Amino acid sequence: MENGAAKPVIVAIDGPSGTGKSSTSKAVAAQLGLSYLDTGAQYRAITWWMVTNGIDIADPSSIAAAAGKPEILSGTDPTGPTITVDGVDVAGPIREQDVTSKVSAVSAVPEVRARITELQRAIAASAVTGIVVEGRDIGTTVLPDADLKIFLTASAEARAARRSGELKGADLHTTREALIKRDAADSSRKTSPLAKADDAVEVDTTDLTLQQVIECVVTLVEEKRAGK
Ligand SMILES: Nc1ncnc2c1ncn2[C@@H]1O[C@H](COP(=O)(O)OP(=O)(O)OP(=O)(O)O)[C@@H](O)[C@H]1O
Ligand SMILES: Nc1ccn([C@@H]2O[C@H](COP(=O)(O)O)[C@@H](O)[C@H]2O)c(=O)n1
Repeated sequence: MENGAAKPVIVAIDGPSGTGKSSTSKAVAAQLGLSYLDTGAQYRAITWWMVTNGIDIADPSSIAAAAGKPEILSGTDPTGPTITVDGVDVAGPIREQDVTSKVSAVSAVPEVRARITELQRAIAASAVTGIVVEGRDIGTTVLPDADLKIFLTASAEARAARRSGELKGADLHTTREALIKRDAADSSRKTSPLAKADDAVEVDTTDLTLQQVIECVVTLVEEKRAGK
């Protein structure tokens, strides 16, 4: 760059539920002084708005017609990310089971994806030092020119154990089945499904600690910045 400032670095981290995308992305962004965007939170936020406003989740045309209405704002500080809908802080409500069980249906609607993808690209373009963006279709669709693409995986057993630990001992079998069902819906939708980009680096986190995954991704970003 002309003034000698480093070019912003764009990192895309995708993968199924519970593979560690959020924990890893936040820590990597904080360590490297980058912004952080949780795109799942945006899909959850628009789902929350649809539910709160009585939109029929079983009717894609009703969802499509309402997709442009809510104003969704994401705060991108990795040490305190925020999410609001029409000025309401929805960080808590979007993690509730009702939203989790409906988000795949809402996020499959092309008009919803077009709206949210536009927001995501604008946020990434305005990140001064760079950004870590995590989701399902970041490397394939949202930011296909990202400097580094990572695809995190882990066995269904490991992911369910992590999640049920987080949900204070929720039944392992039920948690595993719910994860598998959501991944199947996200992978099989027509528009921008959950998928690994051809040029993504796959990291299997099943037998790695969170700290090991963070170190691995930080090293990959630093190598990319050094032009290796
Ligand atoms: N490598 C790891 N080893 C053990 N636990 C982990 C590891 N990575 C993440 N976790 C834990 O697993 C849980 C899920 O992680 P996280 O929310 O980061 O996953 P995610 O991929 O973003 O999930 P989702 O897509 O459902 O939001 C968290 O409690 C986190 O602390
Ligand atoms: N890029 C993305 C990110 C998320 N989704 C959808 O949102 C759901 C919730 O995501 P979490 O990461 O918070 O679990 C996810 O199951 C997808 O339906 C998406 O479509 N694209």
